[in-house]
Amino acid sequence: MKKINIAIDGPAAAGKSTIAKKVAAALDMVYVDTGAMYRAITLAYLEADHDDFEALLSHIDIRLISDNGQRVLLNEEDVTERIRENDVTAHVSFVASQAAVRGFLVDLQQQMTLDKGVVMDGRDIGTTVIPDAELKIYMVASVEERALRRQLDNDMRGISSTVEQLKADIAHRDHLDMTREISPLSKADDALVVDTTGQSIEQVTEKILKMAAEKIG
Ligand SMILES: Nc1ncnc2c1ncn2[C@@H]1O[C@H](COP(=O)(O)OP(=O)(O)O)[C@@H](O)[C@H]1O
Ligand SMILES: Nc1ccn([C@@H]2O[C@H](COP(=O)(O)OP(=O)(O)O)[C@@H](O)[C@H]2O)c(=O)n1
Repeated sequence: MKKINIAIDGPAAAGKSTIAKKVAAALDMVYVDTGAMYRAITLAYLEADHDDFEALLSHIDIRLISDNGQRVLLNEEDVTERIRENDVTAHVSFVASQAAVRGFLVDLQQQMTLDKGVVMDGRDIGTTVIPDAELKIYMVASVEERALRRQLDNDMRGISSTVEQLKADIAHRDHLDMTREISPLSKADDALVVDTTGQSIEQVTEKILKMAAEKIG
């Protein structure tokens, strides 16, 4: 069986992490949610209250622990739940647009993929982090459905929001992510588009497992 890397990119709340986690579990691969890494640096930025990113990064240690998904440690503190809160979400696209931040995280992410066997999701995985990934997916869904899904996520996490506000926030974040200067969100030329609108998690997982099976041989 051939060892491969799978890159999953796309806009906010398209279903990338949910599907990446399931595909990794089914294929006994390592799941990496790169958005969580940008969120962890955003939390450090909010706590530091200055925008000297070089200085900030020199004091940052990020660890990902596989745990039926992924837990995130920022300087040994478990911030997995904290980084989903509204203040982090509102600032993450700004922090992710910084050259120093992207250089730091892309290096770290590329090291994780060297031995293959990784399912990595984010915004620039197929274009920048693993341009030679054997399977690249560009996952999309209507903004209405993405806002509804995120509202359910927030309800479960006890995070306050409304669907209308989420729709506006998601559209704004997508715009920032697609128009930033360094590795903006875009579909790699060789990525396959998967639209999850109106699809169940099981249907999408099956579809991607079939695509992966073709690559694994
Ligand atoms: N067909 C589907 N594919 C993926 N996620 C879905 C689907 N239908 C509903 N969902 C829900 O949508 C949300 C997607 O969020 P998430 O996976 O965090 O997206 P992303 O990583 O793209 O931001 C999850 O709560 C998930 O349960
Ligand atoms: N590879 C990546 C992953 C995330 N990001 C940034 O991190 C933010 C949060 O990513 P996320 O995957 O946690 O976002 P959600 O769609 O889960 O809300 C994105 O809006 C991007 O600004 C990025 O720039 N590059």
